[in-house]
Amino acid sequence: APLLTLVRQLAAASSSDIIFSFFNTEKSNCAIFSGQEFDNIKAYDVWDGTPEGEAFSGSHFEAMQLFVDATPGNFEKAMKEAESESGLKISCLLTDAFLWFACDMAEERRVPWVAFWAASPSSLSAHMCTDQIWSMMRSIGAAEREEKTLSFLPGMSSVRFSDLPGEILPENSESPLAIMIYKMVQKLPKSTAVVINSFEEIYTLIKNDLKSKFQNFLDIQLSILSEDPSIVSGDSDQECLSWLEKQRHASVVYISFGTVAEAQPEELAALAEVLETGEFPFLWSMRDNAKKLLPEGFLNRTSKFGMIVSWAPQLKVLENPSVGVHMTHGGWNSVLESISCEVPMICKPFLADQRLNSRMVELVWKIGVRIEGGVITKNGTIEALHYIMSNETGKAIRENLNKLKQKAENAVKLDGSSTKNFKALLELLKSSRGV
Ligand SMILES: O=c1ccn([C@@H]2O[C@H](COP(=O)(O)OP(=O)(O)O[C@H]3O[C@H](CO)[C@@H](O)[C@H](O)[C@H]3O)[C@@H](O)[C@H]2O)c(=O)[nH]1
Repeated sequence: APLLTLVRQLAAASSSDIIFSFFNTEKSNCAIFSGQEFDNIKAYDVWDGTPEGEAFSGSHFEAMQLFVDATPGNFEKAMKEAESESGLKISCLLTDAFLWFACDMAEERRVPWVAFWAASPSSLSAHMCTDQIWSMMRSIGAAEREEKTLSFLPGMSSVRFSDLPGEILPENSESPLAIMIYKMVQKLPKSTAVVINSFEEIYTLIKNDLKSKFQNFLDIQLSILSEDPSIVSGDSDQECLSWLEKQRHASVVYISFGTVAEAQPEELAALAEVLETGEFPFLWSMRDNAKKLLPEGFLNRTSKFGMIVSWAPQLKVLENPSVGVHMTHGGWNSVLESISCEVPMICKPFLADQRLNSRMVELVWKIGVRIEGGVITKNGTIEALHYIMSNETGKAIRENLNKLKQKAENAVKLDGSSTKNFKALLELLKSSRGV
């Protein structure tokens, strides 16, 4: 979805100069386009690798392996289809950075490769230092990993080995995702540009390090750029926004663990108990299949002060003044959205960049807390809620959020860093036509 947001911005800014062909699996195209059509953007489905005509019932990771096995042939096929339909040659590849093979495709076609990294800058920085991290790890014992910091990486002095994305750890190096990321790390320095969804002013040291590693490194702040009235789509969205309107200022706990992570049943039960016994007003975005894990009768007993939805219009929710805290998995988009709406975070990280992001939220930007021990317990949740809701600590967090939000807003002003980077990317795309 963030890649489509970027493409929509580029398509709007380049009027009809450039045609964008968007290659993605059918399922994902259906979800992110949701029936909408955008000028100059045409979606093409690529095969997701699952056996044709059979319903796939495997895990997320099995699906990923099938997809990886189908690349790059599935993309090549769809790209040829787009070329023959339009009668034009593809002049630039703008891809998710994970698709490392785009580097070879771009070389073959003699066109630029622009790689888009959708997760946090700190995670990209850590991945780029995988070899260095491995050699450091060999020199320390497993027990030391828990506490030892990554002080040898620029801007990461408060981050610990135990905060690293699982895919960087040597014991996971054979997983499909880890292999894909390691190949990406080797190819990215060859890309014409790396684009990241962020704003430079949030992480000077890490940014300087990343700039030194790539030919061009462009931060483009998408969350703010993507403000879009159509973001509230259906009646259920409207219902939860109307419910928020009736709540007291900064009283509601908004809970969402993003689109991938799943909390353990005992964690859900602990969180539910805290909300119920403390009568905290809450809006909880929870997949339908997780509802059965809630304590019996919870929905009825809490219906006077809480609401559960299977999908929330998150940006609109966070913008509502009644939301006082965002309990999040620390996915990068959620962190950026919380900053742009100035909502303090309680982070419960699960996977990928989430532990790193939670650490940055708590110790570097000081705009929230990471739940004690990284696991939802009754006491840990109560402590975190009181910390955020308390006048003194809550006020300091809100002030820090306000300063970061100003920086984010400045970045997208006419002369802001994000706007300049966006224009540079547009120029790159325009100049590559006919290559
Ligand atoms: O009810 C919901 C739940 C989520 N969202 C939106 O979904 C997105 C979620 O994105 P993110 O916070 O980044 O979480 P994930 O979807 O879980 O993101 C995956 O991808 C991110 C990079 O794009 C990584 O940072 C995460 O670790 C990884 O889990 C955000 O824009 C939310 O606003 C909603 O609109 N409504």
